[in-house]
Amino acid sequence: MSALLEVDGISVSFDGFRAINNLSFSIGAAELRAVIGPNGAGKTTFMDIVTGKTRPDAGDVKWGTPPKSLLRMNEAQIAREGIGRKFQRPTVFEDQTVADNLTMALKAARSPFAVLGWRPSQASVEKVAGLASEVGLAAQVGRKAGELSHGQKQWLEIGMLLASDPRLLLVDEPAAGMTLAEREQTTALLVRLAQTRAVVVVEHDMDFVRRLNCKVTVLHQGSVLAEGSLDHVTRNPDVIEVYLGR
Ligand SMILES: Nc1ncnc2c1ncn2[C@@H]1O[C@H](COP(=O)(O)OP(=O)(O)OP(=O)(O)O)[C@@H](O)[C@H]1O
Repeated sequence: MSALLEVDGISVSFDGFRAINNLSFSIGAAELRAVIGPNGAGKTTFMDIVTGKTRPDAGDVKWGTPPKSLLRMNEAQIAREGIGRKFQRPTVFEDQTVADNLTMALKAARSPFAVLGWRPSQASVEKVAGLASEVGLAAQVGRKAGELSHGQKQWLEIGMLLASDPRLLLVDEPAAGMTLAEREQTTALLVRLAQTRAVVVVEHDMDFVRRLNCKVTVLHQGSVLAEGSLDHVTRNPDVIEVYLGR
């Protein structure tokens, strides 16, 4: 499997504290990967580096084939390369309908320098319907986003990210605050999305990670502590000591 994203020996320090320490790992083009680890392990900082929010002191982040360095791009350029990030708290426009939110995302994806007077074409109406259905919100398109459940808002935001057809989605703790039924739907959604793109999920909820049924990377003190199936990493004595056994 050729790598879509390769993090190569990156380190970053904040006021002398090494949050990321010679971190290396790679993600395939159509892969679902869970990233776990104790608080402060560097999971958020890793996503900040990939999206260009934080610059590493050393190492490289290579993207695509032939590989380009993401470190030479700013945040907007990285987003245009096809890297989308879903933060933990949903940020949808609560007073707008699901369809409006998706339409705005589609418009922003086509023209980041928003065009006044833009009118939705038949193709974009169909695309919005397709996005809503992809994230399980086909029956909710006319509802205001503010009326949706927490889980539905998370799916809407994922749908908004999908409007720009990302090749890599970084998803931060999607299961937090969801009901069991919502978690199960979210698992199915992420698994489905990863059939055609890379999806990296940072998550603390081990039951959720188990349901993702994917390769797991365990971070600790800014480095990879273990990697493999969930059963493999959860048998690792180091992982038990620093993360599971607490
Ligand atoms: N901007 C910053 N300035 C100073 N220290 C920072 C900064 N960002 C992160 N850190 C420190 O770097 C370490 C790694 O933080 P990070 O947020 O990446 O961990 P995490 O694995 O995402 O943790 P959590 O599971 O709690 O979200 C922590 O010790 C954190 O306090």
